[in-house]
Amino acid sequence: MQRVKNLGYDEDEPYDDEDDVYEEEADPGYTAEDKDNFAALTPVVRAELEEAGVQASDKDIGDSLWHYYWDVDKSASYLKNSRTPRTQQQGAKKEDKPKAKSKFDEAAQKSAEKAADWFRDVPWTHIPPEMEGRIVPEEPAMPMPKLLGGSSKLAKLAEERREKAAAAANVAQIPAPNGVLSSLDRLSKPQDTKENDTPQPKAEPKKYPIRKKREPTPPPKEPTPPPPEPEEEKPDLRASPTGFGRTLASSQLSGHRAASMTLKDMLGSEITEDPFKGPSPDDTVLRAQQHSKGLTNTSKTKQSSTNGLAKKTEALKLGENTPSAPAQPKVRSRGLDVPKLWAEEKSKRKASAAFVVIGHVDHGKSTLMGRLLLDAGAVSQRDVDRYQKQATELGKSSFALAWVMDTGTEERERGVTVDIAQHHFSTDSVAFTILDAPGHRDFVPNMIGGASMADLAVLVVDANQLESGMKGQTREHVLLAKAVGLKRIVVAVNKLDSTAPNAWSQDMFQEVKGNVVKFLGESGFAKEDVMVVPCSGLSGENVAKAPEASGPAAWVAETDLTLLKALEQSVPSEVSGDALKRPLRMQVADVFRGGITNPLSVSGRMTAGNAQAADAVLVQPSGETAAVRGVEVNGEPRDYAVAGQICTLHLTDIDPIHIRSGDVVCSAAQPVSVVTSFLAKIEALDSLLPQSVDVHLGRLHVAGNISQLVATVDTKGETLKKKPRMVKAGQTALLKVTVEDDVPVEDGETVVLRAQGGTVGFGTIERTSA
Ligand SMILES: Nc1nc2c(ncn2[C@@H]2O[C@H](COP(=O)(O)OP(=O)(O)OP(=O)(O)O)[C@@H](O)[C@H]2O)c(=O)[nH]1
Repeated sequence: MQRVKNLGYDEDEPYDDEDDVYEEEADPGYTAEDKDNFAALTPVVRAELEEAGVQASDKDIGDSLWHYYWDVDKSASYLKNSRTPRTQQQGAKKEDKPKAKSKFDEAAQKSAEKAADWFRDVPWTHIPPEMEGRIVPEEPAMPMPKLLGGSSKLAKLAEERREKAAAAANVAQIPAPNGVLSSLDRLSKPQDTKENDTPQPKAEPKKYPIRKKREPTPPPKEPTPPPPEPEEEKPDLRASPTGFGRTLASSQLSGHRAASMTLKDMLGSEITEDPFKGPSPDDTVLRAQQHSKGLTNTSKTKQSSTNGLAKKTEALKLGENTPSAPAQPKVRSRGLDVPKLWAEEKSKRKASAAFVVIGHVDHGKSTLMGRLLLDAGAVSQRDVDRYQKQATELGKSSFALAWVMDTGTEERERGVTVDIAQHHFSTDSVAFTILDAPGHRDFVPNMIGGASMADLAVLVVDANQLESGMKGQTREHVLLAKAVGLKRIVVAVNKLDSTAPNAWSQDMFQEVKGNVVKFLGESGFAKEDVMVVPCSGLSGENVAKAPEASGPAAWVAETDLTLLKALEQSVPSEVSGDALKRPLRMQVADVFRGGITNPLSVSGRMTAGNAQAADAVLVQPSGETAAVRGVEVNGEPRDYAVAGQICTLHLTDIDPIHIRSGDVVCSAAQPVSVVTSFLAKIEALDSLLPQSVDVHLGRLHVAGNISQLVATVDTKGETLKKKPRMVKAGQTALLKVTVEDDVPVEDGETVVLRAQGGTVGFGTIERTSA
């Protein structure tokens, strides 16, 4: 019988815990080599043990050597440790001489010292011995293997040793007795070897055996599963798939298709033919239209449309800023002759006018307009009561009427108008649009935008605060109203209910009236274009209704018109029919997005031309085309809008990013020019040099420069001095103005120049090709 010691093992080989249960081995089968090793190494280990004062039998030494693969040091260390009590070991450690220690011991001690040094600052390691805890292992029920490292790997190795020995030795197997031997017995040398037998030492000890890797054990075969029990056949209770389900489940890639659901399946048997076969209803209509025009031949139609496009393209060749061909609108055109219709309907319609409300901050503009709307029936008393309640909660009860106009949260919280508010109301004879401008100087640009859309201005003056107003925005607004081309002005001398010492002081009214009229005359307003009325927006006297005959304002009814009457009498005449025939021009005051029926709308005053649904338009300076979906005037849908009206155009076929307030919606065929400089005739309100200015073109304002002082001119436009070094306040001059952005402008448009928060000049554009 032979054992094969030179076995390697695969350290990574997985195996079950069951392998730890050693089977009884009848004959360990030491080879002659093993026996030589036992004989040679046992005395060496014994000598080491004796030096340390430790007794061990030959069997124990042999077991240890066998276990540690003939490693003398490890075997000796194991035996020393296993036979020395703990306290004795500790004491012995101190007495041990370095030469008596094995390398294994030295390494262990070094690492222990290192660890002790590492944790020397840790207080909980300095525990007095009497307080130290001890872990006392319980005695196992079964005798445990005496060797260190009784791992499952070792058990595996032992098993393989046995198997290999059995196969290689080709000797008769001794049948293993029933039962399980202890692992120590299994690993021990043959039973016939007597304990304490000392093998004959050899002169030269043999080299330690070398471990060899063995081939990995093939994985155990999976047990063949037993054939499955025949299942009891159950009836299929599932419904068969619908046609729609088959359509969803079928795939063209799968090679076979289930019967697909067709439109006929979905809609029923009434559809007998492919509904998409033949011309669409639109095609039919188009063909009928072509037929009526004698264009039944398809090639002719194509030729015709191509010619039309070519003509349109030709018409658009107007210069560098010529835009691309307009997008074809999807809305149907009614093809209205708007100028003709406008002229025909003149007798049926009311006059209309838009007025801008201007004046110094807090002089009562919004309150006055709220009162006007209330008394004209455009706002209900219920709404005003609601505003009153809300304003009172905010501690601003006196602003309730102003809230009719000031709808923004910021405006209501601050009690200051920020942007132009637009409202409509009608009297029996006139449809009015109110453009309530902010009075605060910070919002003058918005005031200019509002004023540029108006037909006339309403100047609101606090009778008690004329002086402060003349120093502030009363003066500037009047000048700006003039600058943007307004000719008519109605002055509302307001807050007469609070004059001191007596309310409704007629003298005070006359004084204020005199001063304002004088100033307006100086500002260029003709006397006949100026009307002055006394009123109180807060109490409502003489706004839409004449004051009571018995009160302190009784004198008003005898001498003056109500504000509403004055407005009706100030409505300018309609724009001429010619203006309607000119190319479309409408500066965008506001852009509205996100409506369900009309996702994109723009509002503003149409200054030239007309617009109806399906018109192709162009937006400058972006140069993007759009189509008109619909038109609104005074908040009501209309078939068309004309020059002079403040209207809303609902647009389509354009990305909203191409439209901003200040842009111009214009004729696609004759678009407005886009420039970065122009020549302007400017009336100087302050000294002008080549300098930075804010350039206001209606609702549009951009940064710019007075780049050249071309000449000073007289009232007739004759040159007084070329290239002056400076233009003095009050002088008129031709100036070259450059702007930092492309601006859509035309000759004759009004321009306002501002610098450092004040208006420094205003005038008109003389030439856009400066
Ligand atoms: N006594 C009196 N107070 C008034 C009258 N009109 C307005 N007020 C008060 O004046 C304050 C300012 O009124 P607003 O209507 O907001 O003035 P505004 O000119 O529109 O102000 P901004 O739009 O910010 O320029 C409020 O407290 C009003 O109640 C009036 O006729 N009589």
